[in-house]
Amino acid sequence: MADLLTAEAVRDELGGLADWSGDPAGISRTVELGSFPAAIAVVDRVAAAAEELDHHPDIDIRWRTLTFRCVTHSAGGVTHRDFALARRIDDIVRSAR
Ligand SMILES: C[C@H](O)[C@H](O)[C@H]1CNC2=NC(N)=NC(=O)C2=N1
Repeated sequence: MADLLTAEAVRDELGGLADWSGDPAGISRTVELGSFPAAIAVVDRVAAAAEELDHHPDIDIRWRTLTFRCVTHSAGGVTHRDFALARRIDDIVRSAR
């Protein structure tokens, strides 16, 4: 199982991800797309990436605004897997805009 990151390690990793914030309990990013279908298309692509990584974000959908939260449920906190998933989400969002 992946190891929990310390508060300091989470802070360090967040330093490299401009759009994400959080703490050892979870990291999150909110993004607004151009329309509801565009937002759902991003969710669909994130779903495919999550299956590939076998690691899944919590996703809040409000019209065209999405909030992604990454935490390793089985570990009870943030691990490197959450940062790998966050980077994939950033790639997908970047290519959708
Ligand atoms: C068996 C499988 O690896 C686990 O159920 C995975 C699936 N995706 C997961 N995603 C997240 N975010 N946390 C988990 O603990 C988790 N567990």
